[in-house]
Amino acid sequence: MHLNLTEVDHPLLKHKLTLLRNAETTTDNFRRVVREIAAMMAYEVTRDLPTEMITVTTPVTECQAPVIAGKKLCLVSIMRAGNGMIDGMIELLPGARVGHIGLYRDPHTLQAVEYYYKVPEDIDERLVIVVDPMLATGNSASAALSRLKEDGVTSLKFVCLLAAPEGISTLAEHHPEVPILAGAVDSHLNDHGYIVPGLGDAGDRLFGTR
Ligand SMILES: O=P(O)(O)OC[C@H]1O[C@H](OP(=O)(O)OP(=O)(O)O)[C@H](O)[C@@H]1O
Ligand SMILES: O=c1cc[nH]c(=O)[nH]1
Ligand SMILES: [Mg+2]
Repeated sequence: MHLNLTEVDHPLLKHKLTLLRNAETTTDNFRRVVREIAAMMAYEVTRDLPTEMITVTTPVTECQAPVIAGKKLCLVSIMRAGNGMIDGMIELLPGARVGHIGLYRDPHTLQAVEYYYKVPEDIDERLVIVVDPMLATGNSASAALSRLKEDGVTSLKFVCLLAAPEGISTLAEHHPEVPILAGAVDSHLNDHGYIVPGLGDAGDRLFGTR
């Protein structure tokens, strides 16, 4: 297993993940809950950010108090489904820049095919948090991380709602230094590369396309 893997251990998040797994959950509820979980994951993924002390004047007195220090942030969504997580994360990280990588999974080869790429010019100076609800074979996440490294990015994290052991192994092989934060680690992939038990096709459920 990936040494850099953290599974979020929080009853509220697990409860909300169960709502997403339920095939009866409607598109509007699915979207809302993805956004809520994404905000919780923004909280978890920033847990180890460095801080520095500044002087602040309260209504009572002057004191030293911490603020976030270090590299500025950039969230990168793997479209389409990653877009469903961006709003929730931005609620907690309002100053973060946002990049987009368009990737779709070829249904036959399960390889990731890039169709869009737009990121901030100074992305190489930022801590980049790549978001996608699903880490299945890991081909999409691995391609996204490789593309960002080509642009000089050196600080990376990957956030997903559900991870399959196969995807975790792919990232361990190709990007062992990148920490993964997952809402849950599921059992395995089925013959079509879907996560079992999973939640189905995240993009289709978010956007109501099927
Ligand atoms: O780990 P992998 O095997 O690469 O699978 C995961 C990818 O599959 C889904 O996207 P999809 O290709 O369905 O595109 P979509 O978001 O446009 O629906 C999902 O959002 C991931 O990007
Ligand atoms: O289970 C899966 C696997 C890949 N992409 C999804 O949306 N769901
Ligand atoms: Mg999809």
